[in-house]
Amino acid sequence: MDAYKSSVDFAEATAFLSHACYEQDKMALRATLKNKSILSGLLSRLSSCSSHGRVCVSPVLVAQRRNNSTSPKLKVDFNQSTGVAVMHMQNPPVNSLSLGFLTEFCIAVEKLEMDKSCRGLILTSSQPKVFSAGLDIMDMYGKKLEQYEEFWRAVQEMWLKLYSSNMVTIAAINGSSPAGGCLMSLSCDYRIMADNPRYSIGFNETQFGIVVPVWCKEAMTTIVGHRNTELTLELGLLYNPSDALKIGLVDQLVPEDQVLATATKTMTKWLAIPDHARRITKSMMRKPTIDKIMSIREADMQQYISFISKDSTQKMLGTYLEMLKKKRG
Ligand SMILES: CCCCC/C=C\CCCC/C=C/C(=O)SCCNC(=O)CCNC(=O)[C@H](O)C(C)(C)COP(=O)(O)OP(=O)(O)OC[C@H]1O[C@@H](n2cnc3c(N)ncnc32)[C@H](O)[C@@H]1OP(=O)(O)O
Repeated sequence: MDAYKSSVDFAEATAFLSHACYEQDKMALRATLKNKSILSGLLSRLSSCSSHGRVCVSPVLVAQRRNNSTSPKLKVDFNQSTGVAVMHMQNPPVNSLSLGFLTEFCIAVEKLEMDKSCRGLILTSSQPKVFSAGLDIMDMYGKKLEQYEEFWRAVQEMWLKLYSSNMVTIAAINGSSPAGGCLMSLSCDYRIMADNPRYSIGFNETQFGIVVPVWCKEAMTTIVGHRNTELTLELGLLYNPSDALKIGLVDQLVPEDQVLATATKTMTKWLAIPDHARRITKSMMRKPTIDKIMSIREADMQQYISFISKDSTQKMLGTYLEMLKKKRG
């Protein structure tokens, strides 16, 4: 119940925030994620804001590893006439899901969700060859406990926002999409991937000693079944596009230069279905998983913090990071 309440509060806060200016949005939401206890204060400050709806929060810029700039990590192109928004992820070099990215992502989805004229969302990447490299390992490595908590809350929120969206959501996967990147696309209604054998998608976590959260396992099972999920998660498998298609991890492969166009065409088909019927059906399909996750949200947080802060986990992450860097050098 508490977990549910905290999510409702979060939704209320982000709803208020959607009227505030962009950079201030991010700071306020970051603060909300950091410490839920400031939420009531934040809400009362918001309700006493000027008619411009500006949030009066002093600037606290949290430096990210290579993303200490305030340049947007997402570009959203919303076409009023079709009701479709295309969200381009642009967090170089590999669209890793850093705290900054996740915060921006949650605000952007919330804003689109509140705009009744927006009925469809296409998620794609502006980075060459990569859809998303998954969670930013730098946010899971060598940090303080409260930073792990803040990060994980943002991860949970991203998943919930996308998985429970009323919009039609299509992942236009125009590059590799390991781990958290795969989770992001699995949260969408439909997945179209570039047919390039150099790209991969799946969950490689166990290969470097970490474990996906239970809600990721649940969501994956509903899509590819128990056996494929078991094999993928235990062995930390990444699939090339044609193998991913075989197990149903993606729905369609198209030539690389047609990913976005196909997503747009597919969206038109989905949007031809009466909204209310589609939405109720989506909710009917996904609500049991969402309810289950909400009921264990705080336990999931504690499990994450305890797992990620273990010396042995940190050691493995350190080794993996070194390996990723050596690959280039
Ligand atoms: C029982 C309790 C359970 C509790 C839960 C516990 C744990 C929770 C885990 C949650 C589940 C999700 C986990 C994740 O998502 S972890 C991230 C996993 N992702 C990966 O392993 C992908 C790693 N990256 C790659 O494979 C490649 O980078 C690539 C995406 C295929 C792109 O290749 P390429 O274009 O060749 O780029 P580079 O490899 O050269 O990378 C460029 C620079 O980017 C850095 N990098 C890459 N990935 C990440 C990342 N995920 N986070 C941070 N940084 C990343 C890489 O080091 C290079 O940096 P450099 O320029 O400084 O050398």
